[in-house]
Amino acid sequence: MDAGREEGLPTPEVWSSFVRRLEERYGLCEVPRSSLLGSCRPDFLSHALQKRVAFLLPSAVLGELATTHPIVSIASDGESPAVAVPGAVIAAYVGRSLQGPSGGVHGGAIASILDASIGMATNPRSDPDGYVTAQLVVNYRRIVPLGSYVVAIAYVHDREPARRKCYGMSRLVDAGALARTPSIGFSRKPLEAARRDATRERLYADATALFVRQRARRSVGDAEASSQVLAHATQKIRTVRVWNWPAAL
Ligand SMILES: CCCCCCCC(=O)SCCNC(=O)CCNC(=O)[C@H](O)C(C)(C)COP(=O)(O)OP(=O)(O)OC[C@H]1O[C@@H](n2cnc3c(N)ncnc32)[C@H](O)[C@@H]1OP(=O)(O)O
Repeated sequence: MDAGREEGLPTPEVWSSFVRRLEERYGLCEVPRSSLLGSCRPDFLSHALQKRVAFLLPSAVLGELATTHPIVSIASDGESPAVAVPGAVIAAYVGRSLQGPSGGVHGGAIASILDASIGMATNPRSDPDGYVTAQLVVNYRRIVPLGSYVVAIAYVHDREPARRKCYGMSRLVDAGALARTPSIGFSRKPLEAARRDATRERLYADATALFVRQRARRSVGDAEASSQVLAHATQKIRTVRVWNWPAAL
């Protein structure tokens, strides 16, 4: 075992297989942890989720990257038109370092994943003038066992641009079956189905959030830092697929 490697951490092969299952199911792309979002958030989420975190970004982000950075390639699945669904998915492996008093994964870690997923759905890109969390309500439905694969599926369900408000939801589900199964026997579903797939997916927690667009613009210095992060991030992106759930909100 690698020095400093957490006991029970999935091997790179297992993680890759898991991510492939996700890509197949949702038509998503994996972006390396150290890229766009991870670099923007050197915080609890980035650090605590250890090495096996895939940030799966909405197509609005990917489209922009593809335009400005030819290294990013985008391919449609050929079945449905590319739809910029205002959603986002985070896949994560939650290991022993995230143990809470319940014996399972700490609620703060769960809230962080849910928050980040809705934040990604709300912000069309990593925008220095973007939306921030004003309110987050988390319902903890089941204890998340340590060493689980989890997936947060987030989407925006309402926007009030004039009032700078944006409402989102996210569901944190067990992805263990996806991680273990060599092939998955169900096809990509509309967003509506993904919202309430309780029969197939073990729901751990869900959240609703209000995001509010910041009133004041950031300074030019911050904008420059942000673009540097973007440039750095895109160097690490290798292959990308359009996230095109066939249903728009
Ligand atoms: C791509 C990367 C995605 C990453 C996502 C990361 C998300 C995060 O973790 S952000 C970090 C945590 N959040 C923060 O630090 C935010 C701190 N808070 C703030 O900056 C401010 O309070 C802020 C911007 C939310 C609102 O302040 P302000 O601009 O003064 O808002 P204000 O004009 O009073 O209110 C605007 C509207 O929002 C409503 N509102 C504001 N805050 C709240 C709240 N907490 N609860 C309910 N409603 C609220 C107001 O009632 C008002 O509604 P309406 O227009 O209907 O009257």
